[in-house]
Amino acid sequence: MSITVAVIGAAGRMGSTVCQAVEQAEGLELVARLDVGDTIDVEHLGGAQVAVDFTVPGVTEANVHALVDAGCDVVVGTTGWTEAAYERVREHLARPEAAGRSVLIAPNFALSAVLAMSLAARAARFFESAEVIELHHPDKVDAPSGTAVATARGIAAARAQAGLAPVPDATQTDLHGARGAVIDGIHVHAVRLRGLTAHEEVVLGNPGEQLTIRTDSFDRSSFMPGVILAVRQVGWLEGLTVGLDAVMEM
Ligand SMILES: NC(=O)C1=CN([C@@H]2O[C@H](COP(=O)(O)OP(=O)(O)OC[C@H]3O[C@@H](n4cnc5c(N)ncnc54)[C@H](O)[C@@H]3O)[C@@H](O)[C@H]2O)C=CC1
Ligand SMILES: O=C(O)C1=N[C@H](C(=O)O)C[C@H](O)C1
Repeated sequence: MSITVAVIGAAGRMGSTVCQAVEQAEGLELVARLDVGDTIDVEHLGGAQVAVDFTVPGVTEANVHALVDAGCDVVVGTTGWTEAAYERVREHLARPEAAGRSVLIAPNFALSAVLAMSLAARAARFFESAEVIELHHPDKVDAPSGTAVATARGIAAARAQAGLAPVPDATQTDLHGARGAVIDGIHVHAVRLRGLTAHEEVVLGNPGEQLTIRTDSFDRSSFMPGVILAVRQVGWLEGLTVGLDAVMEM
């Protein structure tokens, strides 16, 4: 029996690529393509068991709540999620009427990016300095990228667990924001450049040495194996899962 799938944000760059990938995947059946202006309810979801959301940060949380109410398990690639928003989804999934429903949210579905985040967190405790540089196409509406936020948080958590001091930085004046965003003490820099797709570099420094961890998505096809894996796995999960690593046996 096929898993029936709806795609929300189906007209977008990611959504349209996901529609193609679902149509080509064995054992999956695309039953609904929704985009802006379409109501998310049982009637418009065409009997979907799993819904995939690639929309915009401002609407994704509301979409997830509506999809759970409509009886779908949900896979989310859209960025912009906060701890408070995760908590609201956890609370929703804990209600009796949402019994059996599950949600998987991943800031990045590319294998190289998932590994880069994991390697950066593992390496973090061995280095005095760490910064994140993300580079994307100029049509991206949010900065820094969801991947960079997750990477910085992972590095910061590993440093805190190891009892490391704050990263060294003698900057006294930064009138133009040249030192970038600071996420849990880790500086994050965002580049927007025509020709790019999605890239990230984590630079870790010690006296006399540097480790660079880099991931490049040259094409949106890089995200598809992860999205399809998530669609196949989400029904086996419970509650809210954050990160594709949870279903990658890493
Ligand atoms: N997790 C991952 O691996 C990846 C995540 N992304 C994220 O996915 C999101 C989408 O990225 P793109 O496809 O490049 O953007 P896009 O702008 O090409 O597509 C967004 C689509 O969402 C639609 N939309 C807006 N509001 C909506 C609503 N209320 N209901 C239904 N559809 C609505 C738009 O009309 C548009 O078709 C972004 O947050 C991006 O950062 C992008 C690539 C990979
Ligand atoms: O908007 C994009 O393109 C991407 N968004 C995600 C993010 O913000 O991390 C994932 C990937 O970087 C591509």
